[in-house]
Amino acid sequence: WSAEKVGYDCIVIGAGVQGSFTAYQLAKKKKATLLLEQFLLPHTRGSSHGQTRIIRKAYEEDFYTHMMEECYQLWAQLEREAGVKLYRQTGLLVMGPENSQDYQMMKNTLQRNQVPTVILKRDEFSSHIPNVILSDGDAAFVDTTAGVLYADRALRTVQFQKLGGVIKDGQKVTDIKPGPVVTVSTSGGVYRAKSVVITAGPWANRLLSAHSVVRINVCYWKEKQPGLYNVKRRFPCFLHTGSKEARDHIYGLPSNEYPGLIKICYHNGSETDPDKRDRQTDRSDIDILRRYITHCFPGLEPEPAVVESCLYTLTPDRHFVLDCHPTHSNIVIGAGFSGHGFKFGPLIGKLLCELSQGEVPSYDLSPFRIRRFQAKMKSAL
Ligand SMILES: Cc1cc2nc3c(=O)[nH]c(=O)nc-3n(C[C@H](O)[C@H](O)[C@H](O)COP(=O)(O)OP(=O)(O)OC[C@H]3O[C@@H](n4cnc5c(N)ncnc54)[C@H](O)[C@@H]3O)c2cc1C
Ligand SMILES: O=C(O)[C@@H]1CCCC=N1
Repeated sequence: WSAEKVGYDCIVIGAGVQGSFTAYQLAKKKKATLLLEQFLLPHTRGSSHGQTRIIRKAYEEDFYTHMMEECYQLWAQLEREAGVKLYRQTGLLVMGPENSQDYQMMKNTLQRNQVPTVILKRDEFSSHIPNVILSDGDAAFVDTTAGVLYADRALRTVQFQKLGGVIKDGQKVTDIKPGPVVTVSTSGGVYRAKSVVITAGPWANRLLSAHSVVRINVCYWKEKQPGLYNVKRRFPCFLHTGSKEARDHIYGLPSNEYPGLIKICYHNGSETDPDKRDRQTDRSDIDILRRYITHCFPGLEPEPAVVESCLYTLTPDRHFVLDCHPTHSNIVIGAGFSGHGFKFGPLIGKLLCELSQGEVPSYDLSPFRIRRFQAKMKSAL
């Protein structure tokens, strides 16, 4: 064990997308920053691994759509700084029961905020989107600015921007002692800082019992004819807000990373412990997807060709937690990203950095207050 005498301005705990962007924003502001990660990097045990994620402005709530305006700019800025391509525009096809609340709210939010949107009439649907069946009663529109983020590449890029911060991986944080100077103990050392940001993903549920962690079976499905749903043939990302087969959303990304395979997933899973996820063998989500694909995607084999796994950390209302600890204001928490946080990474990093430095955050963070679950806060700190 080494007790480092040198203090940091800020220690960030957890090098997933949110912690990595927080450390990046802090280092950009010339703050002495330490990013601690329990596993050796890169790893596939949390929520941020995998080749791709969807980026979109289509949300039911205005506040997410507003935040996405800046997110697109920040992603583009990182692409320029690092000279790498992180985003590919594909559009997002949104399908759902025409009169349902989810579908209408998403469509209205986009229109209210003047986001470029194309409404697809039923009789022209198959000429725009071949090889997909629009179910009876469903309607469709396209959020044209949406697309794919290259997730693994993005994480590598943000972690290895040479900004002067320190990353220590393979060091699990075992204790946090609050105070004007916070002391953080890990399996490899003891570190001190003026503030700490906790971005521990699924492991944050040890602090916030209102969260639940679910395992997502990330399924890839084989095209009957190679290329039918390929990104090069301009097949879009899609989101089905309420199919006959499922209570929760079903979503997909065009075939790209694995030749001939398209990623289609169910936006929920079975509850698990992040350290025991491999023991979770429930495949009821895959049964839902099989039925859905048989009905809506006639060009796919209705049996997954590849199944990977990833974790969601769900809050009861599916909104994030971005706040200071209720009793220790120099400890900041970014958690509960509920399966939709990747696209916000650069902005979450900026906001958590602002909170850690005692600055007024650049957005209204009231939807993300930790106190909305106060009755269920664990007293781990
Ligand atoms: C299958 C799947 C599909 C998704 N699709 C999309 C999408 O299309 N679009 C989108 O925007 N979002 C999507 N998401 C959501 C998005 O990926 C997550 O919201 C995001 O990755 C959460 O990042 P995080 O940094 O909070 O968590 P994580 O990536 O889990 O990072 C937390 C890190 O903290 C570390 N850690 C925990 N405890 C400790 C400790 N004690 N000491 C040291 N380190 C510790 C962990 O090892 C981990 O590396 C998807 C998620 C999944 C799983
Ligand atoms: O965040 C996203 O865009 C995806 C798709 C919808 C469900 C969750 N993640």
